[in-house]
Amino acid sequence: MTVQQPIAVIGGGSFGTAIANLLAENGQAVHLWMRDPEQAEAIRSNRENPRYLKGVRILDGVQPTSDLPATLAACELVFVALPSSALRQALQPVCEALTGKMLVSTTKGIEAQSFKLMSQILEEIAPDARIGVLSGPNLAREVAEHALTASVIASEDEALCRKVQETLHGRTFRVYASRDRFGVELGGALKNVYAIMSGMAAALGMGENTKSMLITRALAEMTRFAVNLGANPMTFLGLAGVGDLIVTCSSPKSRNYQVGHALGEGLSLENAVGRIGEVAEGVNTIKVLKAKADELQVYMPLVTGLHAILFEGRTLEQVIEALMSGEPKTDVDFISASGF
Ligand SMILES: NC(=O)c1ccc[n+]([C@@H]2O[C@H](COP(=O)([O-])OP(=O)(O)OC[C@H]3O[C@@H](n4cnc5c(N)ncnc54)[C@H](O)[C@@H]3O)[C@@H](O)[C@H]2O)c1
Ligand SMILES: O=P(O)(O)OC[C@H](O)CO
Repeated sequence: MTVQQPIAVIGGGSFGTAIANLLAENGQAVHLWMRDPEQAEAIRSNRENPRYLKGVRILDGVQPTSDLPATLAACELVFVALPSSALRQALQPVCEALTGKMLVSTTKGIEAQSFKLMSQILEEIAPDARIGVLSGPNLAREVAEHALTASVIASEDEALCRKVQETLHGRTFRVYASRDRFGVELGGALKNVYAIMSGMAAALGMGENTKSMLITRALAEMTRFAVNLGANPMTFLGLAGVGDLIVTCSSPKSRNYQVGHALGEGLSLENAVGRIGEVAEGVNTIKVLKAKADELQVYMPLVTGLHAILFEGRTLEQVIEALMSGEPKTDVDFISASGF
């Protein structure tokens, strides 16, 4: 009889907890690592993670732990669900234990100084690991509450994709495979910025035409940027592109949308972020994205406008005026520019 190896989930926030529960539901033994031993003990006793997923029962197959070396020693497949600001800092000290592992990043952010995506950081600190990215329209609470959901595992390592599909694909969670790790990961990071804008638009009572214009032009803008970096624009028509953009830009359950909504209500950025109390990756992404767009000379009026509101003291009215009076451009320009 073969003994099944446990699977590690690194990060005890909303998404780590939701993924751990999905794996356990499929009969996998899961080690859910979090840095705080008291939180691990409380979850072990109460079978609930009240700070991040209140009311969701954590299945018996999930073993909360704060022992990272032991977790990595026991598991070959490792899902990483840390905020982008913490990933390098948390995993660099244990980089030797990552050798040969299958590391799947679920983190949707970009490193500030280097403009590296999280799987690129994993590759850097663990060059002998096998790397993948899981991304798509996956609000953690909906995943945990069994809303019918689809996601994408992206890697050039087909065996890794199959392994993730086998372990994660279930009754309410479909997992599609892609070979475009870069495009899938970039889509997940970029959409957070536009979700902040959509939250603002909702708070200001803007119309449905406006919301649709925002989402569609956001797709054009993020794809134009991605194509400039060499990504395949077709990936942006999939779950990890337009799929994730739609859910994050239209759901009040998205933390990025919530930050935008709070800003639209008149809160300062600091108070808006504080009110949410969870990770909203778009706040950091907007800074690095604006700098990179300037460096590459990519036309990104929405990013420029949001950056001006958040960090350059411009009012929303000034930015809307500038956006609406800009010269009209060609629709779907990013496809023809890419040569596809
Ligand atoms: N929540 C979602 O719906 C969702 C869905 C898909 C992807 N993601 C992505 O997953 C990543 C994590 O998001 P989340 O929603 O789970 O965040 P969260 O705010 O719910 O939880 C963050 C967790 O990380 C822990 N943490 C913070 N700093 C740490 C450090 N230095 N070392 C160890 N642990 C640390 C916190 O204690 C907490 O447990 C983000 O990049 C997010 O974009 C989230
Ligand atoms: O809550 P958000 O804004 O971090 O979005 C969560 C997921 O990325 C949606 O797919």
